[in-house]
Amino acid sequence: MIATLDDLDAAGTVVGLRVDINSPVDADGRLLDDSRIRAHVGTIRSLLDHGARVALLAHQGRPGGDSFTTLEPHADRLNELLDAPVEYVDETHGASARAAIADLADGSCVVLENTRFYSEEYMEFDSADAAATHLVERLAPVLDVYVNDAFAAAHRSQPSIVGFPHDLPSYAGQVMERELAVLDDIESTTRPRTYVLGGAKVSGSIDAARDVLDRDLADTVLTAGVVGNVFLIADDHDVGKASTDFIYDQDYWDEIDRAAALLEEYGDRIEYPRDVAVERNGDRIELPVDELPPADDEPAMDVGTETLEAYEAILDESETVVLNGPAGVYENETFAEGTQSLYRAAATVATSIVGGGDTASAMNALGIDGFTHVSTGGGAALALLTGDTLPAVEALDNAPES
Ligand SMILES: Nc1ncnc2c1ncn2[C@@H]1O[C@H](COP(=O)(O)OP(=O)(O)OP(=O)(O)O)[C@@H](O)[C@H]1O
Ligand SMILES: O=C(O)[C@H](O)COP(=O)(O)O
Repeated sequence: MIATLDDLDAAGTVVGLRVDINSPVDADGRLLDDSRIRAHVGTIRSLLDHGARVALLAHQGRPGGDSFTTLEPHADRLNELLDAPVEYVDETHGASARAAIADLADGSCVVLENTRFYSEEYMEFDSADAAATHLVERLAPVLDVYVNDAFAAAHRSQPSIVGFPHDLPSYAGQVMERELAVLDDIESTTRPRTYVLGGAKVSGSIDAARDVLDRDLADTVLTAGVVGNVFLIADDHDVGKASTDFIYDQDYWDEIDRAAALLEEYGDRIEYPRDVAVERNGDRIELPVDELPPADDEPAMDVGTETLEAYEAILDESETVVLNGPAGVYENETFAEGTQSLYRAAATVATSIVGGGDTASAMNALGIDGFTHVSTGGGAALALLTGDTLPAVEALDNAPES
């Protein structure tokens, strides 16, 4: 049984609080979307209102990636959102980070620097080894307890996620608690249950399709986005040079074989696009699959009308839908149609669960709401919704009692 904030006497307690405020940023590191920051305000406010001293840990981006940057803008944004003092320190676990924690007054907060600026944080460990990393060894002694609210990173067994609960009494924050309450019980939702797998993270989606079909969690899997293109190729359709090169550049060739194996085993339960929308001289041109391939410079950027009609009919018959990833390049208005129609249809299903950072951004950008639950997590939500156990949850479960 995981302890929650209701079990914590926070007054005067030094809390290491892990959140997931990994956000889209522009080339100068400025925040483009603060939804994940806002999602954690309830947990932080509750701790501060109860007189806790909060040391906030979080990551931003991946080493080497475009959005791998400092958490200073996140701290500034939190300062605006919370009616309480929020400091920022440009270290993860060094002397100045520890001094800033020691200086905290009751009801105040310090944001430590991006945990992934420290190399061991981007590695996976079991809980005991994670507790022996420099980050945890240096920070745990200056903390009284650990709270994990970072549901969106709960599928990672990284030091700031699984290390602290090895040594410290640990609790789930409000976001973690809420997400687990909905997502950890997918089997209790009504059938027919449809999974819509779109977006560009093909390996994760193929893993998800394999899990939900093998575990008989899905009656139907609808594929779209780059995932749909991979299934088309797997069934010997030529989606054209531009889309094929894209898939090749991402090293997704193995995924085509895995998609083909899934089609062979579960072909009657997997749907892939019947038509695609390509870009021709800046216009949207829809091509049925028997008119493929498009010209070399025409990428398949969305699903077409025929596909949408077929998918909407399936959603119409569904009692539960789990949706992850957009149906096309929704950032470009011309190719947002598939995502828009599919999300609108999904929102009318009795139980509709949405996961994925990009999925949530797409919903906001396209002004679609009405879902039963919108998760803050992409990979983490998908892992739970496909029946996996999350390392963060396991670590909280095994944490020492206070
Ligand atoms: N046909 C397509 N060709 C190229 N890119 C596509 C296509 N369809 C969707 N995309 C891109 O996929 C991206 C989103 O996919 P992703 O898998 O990251 O979504 P997500 O699971 O919601 O996000 P996250 O993993 O960040 O939580 C978008 O940037 C979108 O433009
Ligand atoms: O954005 C996410 O899905 C989470 O913050 C986890 O990030 P990661 O996939 O880089 O570990």
